[in-house]
Amino acid sequence: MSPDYRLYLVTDERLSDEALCHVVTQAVEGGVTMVQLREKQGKLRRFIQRGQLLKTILAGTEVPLIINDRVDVALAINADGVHLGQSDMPAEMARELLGQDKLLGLTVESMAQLEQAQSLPVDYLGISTVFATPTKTDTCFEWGIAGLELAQSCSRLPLVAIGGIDLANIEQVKATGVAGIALVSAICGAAEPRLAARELLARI
Ligand SMILES: Cc1ncc(COP(=O)(O)OP(=O)(O)O)c(N)n1
Ligand SMILES: Cc1nc(C(=O)O)sc1CCOP(=O)(O)O
Ligand SMILES: [Mg+2]
Repeated sequence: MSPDYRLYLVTDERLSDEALCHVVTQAVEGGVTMVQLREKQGKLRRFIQRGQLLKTILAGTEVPLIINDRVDVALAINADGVHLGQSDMPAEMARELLGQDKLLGLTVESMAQLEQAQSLPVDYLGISTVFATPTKTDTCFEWGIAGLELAQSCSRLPLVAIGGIDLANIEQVKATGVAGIALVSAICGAAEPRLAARELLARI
């Protein structure tokens, strides 16, 4: 069965363990279809522990757990996949280590990268960044809606849009035809993540 990328939660590393579990539990109840654990600053041990916490929460659901950046962490906890950036491990190497059954995502930050990625052994592409966002400020290109439409028309791989997407613009993003929409603050920063996920899903 092909993965369901529709509403893709990327976690906020500023959340405590307790808050992380609360947000992910509620977001899954609200309908998120994929969860990525993103830990940029902390120690490796903590990354693994938080991955194990999320594995427990997601066990018995159909929602895959994706690990940001780190193939070793994904293998150590037997997560469902990895999301790589352009400066992380090359996709071919990651695929070799992960095998064919794990999901592999790759960020693309330009049309040239999007074209190069078409022949890589990846399952989906993260389109970075759709709109400028305070959640991640080291992005180098803003696709906007027109750029997303162009990317969509040039890609054989499913696209996941990310960056600055919320309740106000999610319908416009979805209308470009992308397979999925990834968000951090619209769910992690919501007073009620279950309700937020439900409302976002209803709009797409
Ligand atoms: C679904 C999705 N798309 C893009 C990204 C960004 O990944 P990357 O460029 O590696 O940046 P960091 O998230 O590692 O800061 C993503 N995480 N998820
Ligand atoms: C993790 C991440 N990657 C991005 C990219 O453009 O590559 S933007 C981003 C954070 C998205 O957060 P929010 O939904 O709060 O805007
Ligand atoms: Mg990365």
